Amino acid sequence: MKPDELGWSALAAELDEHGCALTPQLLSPAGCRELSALYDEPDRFRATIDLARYRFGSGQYRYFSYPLPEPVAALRAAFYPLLLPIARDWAARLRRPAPWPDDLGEWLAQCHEAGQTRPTPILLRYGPGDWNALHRDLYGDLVFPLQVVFGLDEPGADHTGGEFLLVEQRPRAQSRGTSTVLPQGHALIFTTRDRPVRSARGWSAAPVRHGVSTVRTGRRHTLGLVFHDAA
Ligand SMILES: O=C(O)CCC(=O)C(=O)O
Ligand SMILES: [Fe+2]
Repeated sequence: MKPDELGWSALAAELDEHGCALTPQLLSPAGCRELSALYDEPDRFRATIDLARYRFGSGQYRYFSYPLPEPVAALRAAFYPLLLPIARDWAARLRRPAPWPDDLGEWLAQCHEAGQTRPTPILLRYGPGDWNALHRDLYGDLVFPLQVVFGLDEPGADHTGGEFLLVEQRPRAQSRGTSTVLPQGHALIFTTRDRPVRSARGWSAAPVRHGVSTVRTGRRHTLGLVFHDAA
């Protein structure tokens, strides 16, 4: 299945109801293994982040360099136009500007002009004891409000633990947590910053953070796609 064959209105409805939406399988197990094997090719990356060093958790991830590997560039380009109507709809509900052009290349050119020039797609590798603290992937003033993470391993077989976590701050209420097991080759769509939720006065923005629970055994790899670049 390709991203443009997704039942898009169903995913949009799932995002509204649960704050995240899991796609059907988009990558084959072989395609997933090819992507996770890129982790061992340091020339593909502009930086390696040690999570413990920044107190972001434990483990490592790597930022791809431009030009992105073909499958990564293709997935980023395929998802942007699919997420765009949701981004615009959310902006309308929240009465915010929607600065995103139809074309990903044009949007990235706007990021680059604003000084956000560095690529943000990442490959993550977690071993036993590794985890990712709750965070938001904001890298400057220009923000595309949705992002995607691909599970590259088979949960239960390749690793245990390592659930994807979302915590949503609700207006004048306690926060809600959601954990998701990412099946191999599936993508989870979620918000980078906040999302519209119903409130007494119409819509308000609920801030959302994401992270990963501790991996207990084995290894877990994911591919993370953010659609704005970094300062
Ligand atoms: O490894 C994961 O499931 C989440 C990684 C992450 O923080 C991201 O994709 O932005
Ligand atoms: Fe993240």
